[in-house]
Amino acid sequence: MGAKKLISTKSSLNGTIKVPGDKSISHRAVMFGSIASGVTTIENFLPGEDCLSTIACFRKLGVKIHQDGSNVTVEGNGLGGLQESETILDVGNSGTTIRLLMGILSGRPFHSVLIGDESIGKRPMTRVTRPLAQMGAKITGRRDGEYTPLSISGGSLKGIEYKLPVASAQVKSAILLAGLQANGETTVIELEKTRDHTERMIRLFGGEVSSNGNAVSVKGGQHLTATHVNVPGDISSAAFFLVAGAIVLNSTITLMNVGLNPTRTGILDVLIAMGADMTIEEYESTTGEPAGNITIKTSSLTGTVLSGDLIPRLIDEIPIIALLATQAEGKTVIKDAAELKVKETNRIDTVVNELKKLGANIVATEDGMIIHGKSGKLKGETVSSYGDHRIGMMLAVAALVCTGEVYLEQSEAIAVSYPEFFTDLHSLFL
Ligand SMILES: O=C(O)C1=C[C@@H](OP(=O)(O)O)[C@@H](O)[C@H](O)C1
Ligand SMILES: C=C(OP(=O)(O)O)C(=O)O
Repeated sequence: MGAKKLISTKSSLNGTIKVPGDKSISHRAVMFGSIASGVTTIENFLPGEDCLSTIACFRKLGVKIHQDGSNVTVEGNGLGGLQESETILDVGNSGTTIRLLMGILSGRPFHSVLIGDESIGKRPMTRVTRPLAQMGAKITGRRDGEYTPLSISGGSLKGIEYKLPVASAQVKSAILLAGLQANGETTVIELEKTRDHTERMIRLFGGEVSSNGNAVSVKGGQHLTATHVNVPGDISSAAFFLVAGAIVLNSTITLMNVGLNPTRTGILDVLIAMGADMTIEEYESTTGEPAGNITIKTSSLTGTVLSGDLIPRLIDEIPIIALLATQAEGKTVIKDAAELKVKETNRIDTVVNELKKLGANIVATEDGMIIHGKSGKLKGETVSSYGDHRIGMMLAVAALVCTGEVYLEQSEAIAVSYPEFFTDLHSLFL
């Protein structure tokens, strides 16, 4: 596909958007529906490529799943209902799919082979395979189990206590999903709190999980029961419009039904710290996850520092926060974010390279980046998503404040988490 011409130099953005369902919660709803007993119904499921990869994998494992846009039904037969797949399980571009699926497969008494795309082939897997092997799963992979293709023979597991070496909800979730199938209790101790959608979903499906500070424990042998999941909108998708509303002159944007789980709302803290004009109306959550509507208006912004335990609460929003910082007065420092190097791309490099092409004053550091804001207008250029959905959407928002034409290569990557992104963006131009 050729480079896509983006809309640049917008004078205002106005309107209301109902952002699509949360990606992390959509993956988990399909997974829990697949290992619970009975028919689970999912409303506002995200039909993005990553979540469709999760559905495809569970279908291969013998689960009947019906998907029609954002409505999904999953006919679960308990963990024992999963069957060996005759073919390789392909997770596409999705880190969440492969890592959580490994946790489930670790306790299943059959053989599975997992692959993904080129990007998945570069993402570290021993962070998950090591604790799962400690619990009793047999896992092999390229380069001593670090990379795909991976093969897993699951079986009887024993509970462990495991201190996470990195702040990762995917690793925590994989261990908890294995722990549900293990003998005894499994405890995960986190360095910093990460998103807790797995813990909330265990409870929603009738299971038990306990938390004590940064330690999370589950007992093995639990029975999960099918339920209805109403997925809130994805704050990571809303983030692109929050920033667009804050930086494009004379704008007012309302985002409806945004997930407001406190383990995910770091971007709101940053917007407030930088001086955004934002109102948040939170309402009663339906299925164990808080949600609300957010209205944002253009305002003048100042630089800030992002570090420490704030980072896991906004890890996927750092590309768009970097753009926000280019439009603020003064310096923004992002540190303690080395995890960005092992996402769909090395997001320190891809953010810095592409924003520099547009004329931003931004430098990469070992564990983040430093941005000097307002040091001149951004200009037109041809840029690339490098196949990374979040980089693609960040650049499409950047184009709105660029003088001159911006062309985006590999724009199709955006469908990984937000297939209707351009339709929603263009609705704000009317
Ligand atoms: O658990 C999840 O759903 C996710 C956890 C995060 O990854 P890590 O666990 O690698 O930090 C995040 O970046 C990813 O988009 C989704
Ligand atoms: C890192 C991401 O997802 P995943 O790890 O599931 O590929 C993301 O969506 O930004």
